[in-house]
Amino acid sequence: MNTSETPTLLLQKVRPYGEGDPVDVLVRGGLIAAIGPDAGTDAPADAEIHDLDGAVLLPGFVDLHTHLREPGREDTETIATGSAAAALGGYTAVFAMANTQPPQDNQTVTDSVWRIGREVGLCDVHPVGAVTLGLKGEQLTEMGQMADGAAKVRVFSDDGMCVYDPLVMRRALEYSAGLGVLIAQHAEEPRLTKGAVAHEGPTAARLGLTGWPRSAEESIVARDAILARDAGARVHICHASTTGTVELLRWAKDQGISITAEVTPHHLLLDDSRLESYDGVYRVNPPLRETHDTLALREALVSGVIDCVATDHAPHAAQDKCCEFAAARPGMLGLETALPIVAALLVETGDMTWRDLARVMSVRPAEIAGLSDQGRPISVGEPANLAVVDPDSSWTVIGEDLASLSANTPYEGMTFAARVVGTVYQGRMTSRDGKVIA
Ligand SMILES: NC(=O)N[C@@H](CC(=O)O)C(=O)O
Ligand SMILES: [Zn+2]
Ligand SMILES: [Zn+2]
Repeated sequence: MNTSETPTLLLQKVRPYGEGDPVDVLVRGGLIAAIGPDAGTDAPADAEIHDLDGAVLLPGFVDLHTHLREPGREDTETIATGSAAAALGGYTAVFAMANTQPPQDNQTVTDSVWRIGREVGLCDVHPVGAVTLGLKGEQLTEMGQMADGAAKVRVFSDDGMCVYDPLVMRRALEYSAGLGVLIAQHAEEPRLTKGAVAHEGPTAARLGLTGWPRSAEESIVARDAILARDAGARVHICHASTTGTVELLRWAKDQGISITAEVTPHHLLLDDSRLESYDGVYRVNPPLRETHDTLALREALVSGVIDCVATDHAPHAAQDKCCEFAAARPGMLGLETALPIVAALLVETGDMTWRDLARVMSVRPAEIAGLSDQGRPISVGEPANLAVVDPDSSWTVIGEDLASLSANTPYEGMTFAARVVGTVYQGRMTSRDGKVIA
């Protein structure tokens, strides 16, 4: 980063972590230079001034689980449009999953995604490397080469597919422990989910949809916890969706196993009653579960049994969503709506403070991925990667207006109180009042 080109910003009247009286924050050379009522006195005459009217200031969000669809499906999202969605959502770093076409299973592809992300320049784009060639679950990739490349890949996942073979997963964990990288598992035992399109339960039975049992997820979570223990490796569970997964995570952490987990905003908010409409927008992997699962997931996030929120932002073309439920592609948009949902479910209810929200959306994901310049405290000398949140904006979601190239949001027409009104990435404003600043 060329700090001489970065402007000086003065963020006026912000409340770090939503605590105390509003203060001013001076950002210079990509770093936080001063915080306090007089922070602006040092500001040069050409400083960019933003009056933020008492908004909450948080560390910029870090998404461990994003699908950017480039290379291969640039009709549904590109690194540029996904980065724009990230900037609007308050994100300053995203991890781009490997299930692109071709997949990110070698250094040429991971370095190319990294380089394009840098050129776009709206947030850090960290390519996730595949665990197995072609995400087929058979042969391990050259994780070491991807880790040594320009992208310095530190997170590996076959997400979209499960590394289902226990021997392959065992070897992947052993290899990853030696390299000091992280394996993120899409926990789905494929023998239990053949043809599955919905959560296995009363709703799917009534609607005539093939069910995906909780055991398909939980059996892999339990297995991988034990494999990680014996390999002396870390393992991360993608999109935890069931009450049983929460119990297994609690058990594994109590044993001292190095296991971490994420939950998506949609699994926190929505349950399978949505499927009554047969609207393909609600099809997602793992499927929307039952009310008690959503409550267990919320509690686990509050208590720390689940470490963080990840969006699993999964753009899809209209023709792949607006069709018969069982034919719809699984996945939903997430980057631009994550903060409003987590705030509504956990901060506005009093279950979490804004500082707790910063922990689950920024601090913990940065730690899990080993990022040193993200998820940092809001204090002088720290890198200026920040999100500004208006807690009372009353924002209504309209899919067509989102920056994402796709519009498959399950929150169409919903109104949320909190909204991201500004994002600062490497000392530069990347979004302000719902507009991307290129
Ligand atoms: N979550 C989904 O339903 N879909 C994801 C893949 C995945 O995260 O498993 C996608 O790539 O579309
Ligand atoms: Zn997945
Ligand atoms: Zn995913």
